[in-house]
Amino acid sequence: MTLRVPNMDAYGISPHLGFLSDNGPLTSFTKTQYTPWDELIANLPHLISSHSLRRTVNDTLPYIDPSALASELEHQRAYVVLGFLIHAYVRAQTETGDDDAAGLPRGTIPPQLAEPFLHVCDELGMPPVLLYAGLCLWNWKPGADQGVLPATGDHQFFELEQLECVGSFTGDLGETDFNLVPVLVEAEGGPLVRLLLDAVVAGAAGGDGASKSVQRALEICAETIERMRKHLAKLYSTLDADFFYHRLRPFLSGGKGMEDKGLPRGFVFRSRDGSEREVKCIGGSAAQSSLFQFLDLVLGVVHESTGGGDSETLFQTMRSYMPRKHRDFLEAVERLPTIRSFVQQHPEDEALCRAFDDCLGQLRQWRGSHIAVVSKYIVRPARRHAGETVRGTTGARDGSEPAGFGTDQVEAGDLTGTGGSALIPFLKKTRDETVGLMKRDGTP
Ligand code: HEM
Repeated sequence: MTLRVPNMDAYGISPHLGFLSDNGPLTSFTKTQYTPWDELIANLPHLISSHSLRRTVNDTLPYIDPSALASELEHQRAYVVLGFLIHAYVRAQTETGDDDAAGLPRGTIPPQLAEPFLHVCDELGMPPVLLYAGLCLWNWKPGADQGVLPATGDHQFFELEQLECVGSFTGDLGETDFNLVPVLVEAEGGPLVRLLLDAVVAGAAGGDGASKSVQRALEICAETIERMRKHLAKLYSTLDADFFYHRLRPFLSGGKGMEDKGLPRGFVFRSRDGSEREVKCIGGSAAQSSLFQFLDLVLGVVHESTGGGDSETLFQTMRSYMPRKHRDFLEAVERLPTIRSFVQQHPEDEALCRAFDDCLGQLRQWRGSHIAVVSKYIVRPARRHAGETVRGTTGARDGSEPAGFGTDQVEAGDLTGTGGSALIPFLKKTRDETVGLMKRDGTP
């Protein structure tokens, strides 16, 4: 069988770090005309806390032509910097309840931020909102004195304490770790992309060594996912649940479902010629991670829940919130045979079947630990404010979206989905769909 295995390099995927770029994001713009953006992002927590962001943007930030941004890394940096500035600007507007000093109605983004952001989002193939790629994938750098990236491969990456973020709303260590723990998870899991694609190729080639190659890849994959899971607990020491729920999450909204929260038209991007573009998007969430979707696809994990919404699953919806290249890569992976199908063709090979089930068991455990994270940072703070609408990190959604991630009511301490499955039941279903070949009672 001839396989069309995607060339990772063409999709901007590193053999060592997966969906993170090998040399890390740019730490500043190389062209000096963009220095005002660098200065604003470096100062953002102060500008927000001193309530001077809007004034500074309106009075001092010039329009800077984005067409001199040439490389992909420059576009990615511009996306992070402008995305943080725009979300902070809109949040600052809604917080005060005032129309903007420059006469802009709430939710309206001035041209000097709006136009270049729309340009870079087009280049990257993303909706104009700050998403997982901007919060995490492209939002890290080695701290001062940490030097360059350690030699790649061999599980070497920076420790959490050695990393800093490019953009931050609050400057709080909890926010930093909220954005950086996913970076550790991505870096840990990065080598799995090459490893599992090679396993698919080995399986398709067949021959004497095929089963052993696939088995070994599955064993390494299981060990890797176990290490990925251990990173999750690093959130607990610095990220306070109430801080996350009440201070950080409001910045993450993409304008969807915010009609009653001061954004009747969502985000409104105004151009210099006065024209406007209204955007209502979900916000950033690690559910937009391409790594986890890759693992599901290549291992043959199928998620069926639409969460009670239309026919699209959450996972399909999240694809459109990924960078174009990563989305295209997943589409190419979708066309490959799965490792599950290879294992199913060899039911007599016990070691292979066990390796597959152990690997799926680790992914399932990862999802179990993640549910504990969501309970701590969303469900419990929401319950403490019973009656509030529970929204996933993606923010509110209207009825056209898969329900359950955004529209569950907290009533008397219970989470009751209004339109379908609730947040935690959805995540549990996702976990329970992560199964190997063995049935629950242990029989194949
Ligand atoms: C405070 C930390 C976190 C919170 C509050 C959180 C919250 C959520 C929520 C609410 C969802 C459901 C979809 C949505 O509405 O966005 C979700 C899904 C997801 N999250 Fe997280 N998350 C956190 C940390 C992480 C980390 C560190 C990762 C690792 C990269 C991660 C990976 C995922 C994935 C892959 C999904 C899709 C569901 C699945 O594949 O099981 N999350 N998260």
